[in-house]
Amino acid sequence: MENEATTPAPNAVPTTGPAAVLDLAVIGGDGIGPEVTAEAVKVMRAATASAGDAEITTTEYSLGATHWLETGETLTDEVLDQLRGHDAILFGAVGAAPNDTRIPSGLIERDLLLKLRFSLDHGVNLRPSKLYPGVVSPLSQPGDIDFVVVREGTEGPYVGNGGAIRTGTPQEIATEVSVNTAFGVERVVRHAFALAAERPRQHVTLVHKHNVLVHAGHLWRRTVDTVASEYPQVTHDYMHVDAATIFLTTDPARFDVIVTDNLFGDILTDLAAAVTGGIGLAASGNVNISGTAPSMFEPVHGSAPDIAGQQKADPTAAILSAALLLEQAGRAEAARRINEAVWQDLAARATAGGQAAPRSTAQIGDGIAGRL
Ligand SMILES: NC(=O)C1=CN([C@@H]2O[C@H](COP(=O)(O)OP(=O)(O)OC[C@H]3O[C@@H](n4cnc5c(N)ncnc54)[C@H](O)[C@@H]3O)[C@@H](O)[C@H]2O)C=CC1
Ligand SMILES: CC(C)CC(=O)C(=O)O
Ligand SMILES: [Mg+2]
Repeated sequence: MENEATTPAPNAVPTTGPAAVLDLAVIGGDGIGPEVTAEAVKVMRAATASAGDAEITTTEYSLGATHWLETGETLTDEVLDQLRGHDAILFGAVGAAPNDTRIPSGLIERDLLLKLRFSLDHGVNLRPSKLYPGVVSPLSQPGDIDFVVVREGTEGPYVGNGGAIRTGTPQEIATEVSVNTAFGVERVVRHAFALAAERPRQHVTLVHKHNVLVHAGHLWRRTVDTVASEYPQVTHDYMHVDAATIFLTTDPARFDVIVTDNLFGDILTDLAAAVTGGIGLAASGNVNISGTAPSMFEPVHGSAPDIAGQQKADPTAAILSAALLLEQAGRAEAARRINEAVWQDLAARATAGGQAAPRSTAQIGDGIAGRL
């Protein structure tokens, strides 16, 4: 059943709805990526059955550093076209260990992950940060942390606009230009305000560094001012990114919706994960808001080579990303059930405290799936 064409909710993307088969691409990737996506798929299937939704089909794609070592390919046009045909993509993580000299630094991240985000027009990168009941924050008085970072996903210094001259000499000059378009900035700022309008506190904070990065910073500020005038009920303020790192560690509960560029959003969301119980809990969605290509959902973390292959990774971030996927795909009830099961699992962890034996990645997935 197709969704009716109404004004889309801020998180909404065109969807097939719960009554249609949901056709997913799964890119496990490298390191802990395949370990955590396996649990996310397991939990999605359990939630689908529990909510009485139509089935989920999955197609696994072998991509990442290991795939590149085997084939010399990062992401071919053919595979990209196949990915376009799915309803959504569940992504694990890619990238080699920093000391793996067989793989050029950044090759997989740029030619695979960023190529996916750019080619599939993932202009809005949603990264919710919430301190779930029972989860221990490293902050002594964390307060009620519940904010969303709305990160621009296709621009900034991640576009690969740069180069180096006199490489390897003392006169070397390297550039990495941050590209900010009125189109890209406006769409993510609009999304942030629309999202804030639906949240209880209705507040947007623009985070940038306009005191130094004046050209991009002024575009972001002007855009926020313009869009804000259309949302009189939503308050807004501005914070330099360096100050934002202070407040994210001293008073993170003050934030509601943060809108920011690609680089600042990347850095701030690892910090946000750390103050809300760890990177193993932080979910994200790379959203194509126009519905012209599938959105992609992934944990905020990377491939964690230090714990890969040991079943030590917490799959909760991937599982919460799967819940975001289902929500975006119009399967709100299944998503709600996953979130509820995760909250119960986190609360049980808190109750057990240090008494419980450490669980493997699969055991955490089983535990969450078992609550559905
Ligand atoms: N979206 C992606 O695919 C991303 C890929 N990367 C790539 O991943 C590789 C490793 O990057 P790092 O900077 O080390 O960041 P990372 O996020 O992979 O790991 C940082 C630390 O967090 C821990 N960690 C991460 N996820 C965890 C989980 N689910 N459960 C428990 N502990 C977890 C790791 O063990 C490590 O100690 C690099 O090649 C990097 O480029 C990094 C970030 C995002
Ligand atoms: C590895 C980068 C391309 C991405 C990243 O760290 C992120 O999106 O959080
Ligand atoms: Mg990151």
